[in-house]
Amino acid sequence: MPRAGDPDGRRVLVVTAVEAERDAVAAGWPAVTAVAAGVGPAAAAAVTAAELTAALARGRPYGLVVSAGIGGGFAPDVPVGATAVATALIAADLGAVTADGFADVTALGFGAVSHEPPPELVREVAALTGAHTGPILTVSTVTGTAARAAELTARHPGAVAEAMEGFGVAEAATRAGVPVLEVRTVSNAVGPRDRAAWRIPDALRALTAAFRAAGPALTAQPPARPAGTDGGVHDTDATGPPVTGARTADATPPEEAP
Ligand SMILES: O=C(O)c1cccc(C(=O)CC[C@H]2O[C@@H](n3cnc4c(=O)[nH]cnc43)[C@H](O)[C@@H]2O)c1
Repeated sequence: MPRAGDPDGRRVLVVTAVEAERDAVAAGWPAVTAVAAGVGPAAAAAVTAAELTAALARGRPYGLVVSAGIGGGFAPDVPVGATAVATALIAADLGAVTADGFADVTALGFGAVSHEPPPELVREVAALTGAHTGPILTVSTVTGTAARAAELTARHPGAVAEAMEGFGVAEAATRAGVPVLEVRTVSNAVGPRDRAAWRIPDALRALTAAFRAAGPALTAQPPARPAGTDGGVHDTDATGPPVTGARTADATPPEEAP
């Protein structure tokens, strides 16, 4: 089994919101480095960027970043307990409300609202986990009404889930030239707020199962690409102490890091 840092394996950073999610990921596939970054896209982006920069400075860059955790599923197609893998990580509420409705920041002329993972990796991970595939929406406010759920599905047909971190992780990964993936297991339906109905333990068990099933594909070294299309995996002679502001579950103990 490839371990984090193995020359034969791809180094994978998994970013979750809370420690329970981080531990569920690490229980499924300990060969990844899993960090709990906090809730929301800003915390997710800040911690992802810091981890990627620190790893690069240590000369042990990551080859893949995964945003993972529990999420809301778009019922009835994606029920509680299901797994979802993103074909696109979308900032669903980054924009402006206008007289003509919501305008995202791309429509306003300010950059991207979507990041796409490598399609072949999406297909492989979905096949291994039995996941639903489609856009996963990143929101700063959890959907709490049927009307809001309908608005989101009208704007994003085929959306499979919503959560609060994916786009933030993707912004940091993309700026570092590292491919990104999002894997969610469903704890609740997107719709009228009913916190008592969230099935968090079930979703966390599903998260462990998903990483147990998909782990080998995540940490396997992908086929070599032609020069100049290395996905941002840069080699460096720089060395230094491991740096992380986040709570980490890593197969490689810090004292073993170069
Ligand atoms: O209380 C616990 O034991 C516990 C364990 C694990 C996770 C939690 C969370 O509350 C995680 C918050 C996290 O969950 C995502 N999430 C889940 N459902 C939705 C949703 O319907 N809409 C948006 N986000 C959702 C989100 O990514 C949060 O960061 C608690």
